[in-house]
Amino acid sequence: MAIKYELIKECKQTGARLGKIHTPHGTIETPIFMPVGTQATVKSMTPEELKEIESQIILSNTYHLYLRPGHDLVEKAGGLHKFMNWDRPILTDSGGFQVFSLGDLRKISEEGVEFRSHIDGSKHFISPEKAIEIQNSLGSDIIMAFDECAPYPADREYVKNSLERTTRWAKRCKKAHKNTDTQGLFGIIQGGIYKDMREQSAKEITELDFPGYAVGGLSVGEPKPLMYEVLEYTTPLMPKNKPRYLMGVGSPDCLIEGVIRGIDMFDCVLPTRIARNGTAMTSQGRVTIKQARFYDDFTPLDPECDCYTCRNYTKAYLRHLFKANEILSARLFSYHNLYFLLKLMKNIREAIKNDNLLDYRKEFFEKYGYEL
Ligand SMILES: CC1(C)O[C@H]2[C@@H](O1)[C@@]1(COC(C)(C)O1)O[C@@H]2CNc1nc2cc3nc(N)[nH]c(=O)c3cc2[nH]1
Repeated sequence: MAIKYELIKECKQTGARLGKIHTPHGTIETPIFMPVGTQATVKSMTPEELKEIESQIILSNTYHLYLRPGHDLVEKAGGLHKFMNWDRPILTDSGGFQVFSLGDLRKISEEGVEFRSHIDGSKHFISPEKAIEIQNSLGSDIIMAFDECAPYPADREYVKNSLERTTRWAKRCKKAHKNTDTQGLFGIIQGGIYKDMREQSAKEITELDFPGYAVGGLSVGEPKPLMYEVLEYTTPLMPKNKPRYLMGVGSPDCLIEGVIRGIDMFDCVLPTRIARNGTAMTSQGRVTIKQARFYDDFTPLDPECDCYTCRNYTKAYLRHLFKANEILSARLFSYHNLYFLLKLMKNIREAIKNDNLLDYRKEFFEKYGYEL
């Protein structure tokens, strides 16, 4: 079996869990944050730097790699691990979300989705079978079913039709998936913000018996309390002995709140995206370095952080790099932000172990400036 989940401990106070996911490229300790490497690179980071900050698994993307450089080339290179020189686990998203949020959407049918490339406007068609074929070529350890991520807001009728098509597509993905012994196919639960529809989608998708399940259709612009509410009634419907993955979530508060509600895996472009805008996640909240007040501030980005960036550079220098549009700026901010989130997940795992996750949340929120 490609993917095996080991439930280590259930938190006494919350829905949080400690676990291990065994994959052909190594074991992942959960709860975990997965850095996003959309085009076969976590932007500006080398694989060695990702290992230095203890990144256990990274994400890449079917839609992007299909369009460029083409999954055939990656297969010819010996697969994505070899192509990008990353020998630890990789998860690939199926392209469902990207087609809807990136491509110039042409039309969606029972067969699949026709769209125009965001790169050159060329016309393409991706079916559930095609999305699986591409991921089988890439050779990622965890692959995702081809689904429709309903937009927010969307009315009940749209969400119901969309989740039922997602179920039919999930069955087609399961049938098309070839490498079941080396690649684990995760199902994706949809249903928008409607409890009865989340229940229907969870039932239909978990009946298909995948090695892991994602909660899709969230982090699409809905208010955070609404996302937490959906998780509250959705994760209990997901098997305890399988990993639970919340797609597209990556701010510190959402990670903690998601773990408390039973989520094991997260991904988001946020840490690397805001890094390129000179914004850091720090123990005292966000720091946006372009502010004039940092001109002659010779203290580290985050006094409580022991990462390479914080040990070797000052805010004044980092502000200079950002203002001068230096490439090193993106690198040093990306390194710190990823380190910050991975360290947060390590602290969360520790707090679950010591049964004090709620105290940890309180302390973190007070310092970071979140309201409980
Ligand atoms: C950078 C940032 C914060 O990450 C968010 C947010 O912007 C942004 C960027 O476009 C909007 C929509 C406005 O939301 O979507 C980013 C991540 N949210 C997300 N990624 C997802 C990926 C998904 N993949 C699949 N296959 N199925 C899903 O249901 C799914 C849902 C997802 N939700």
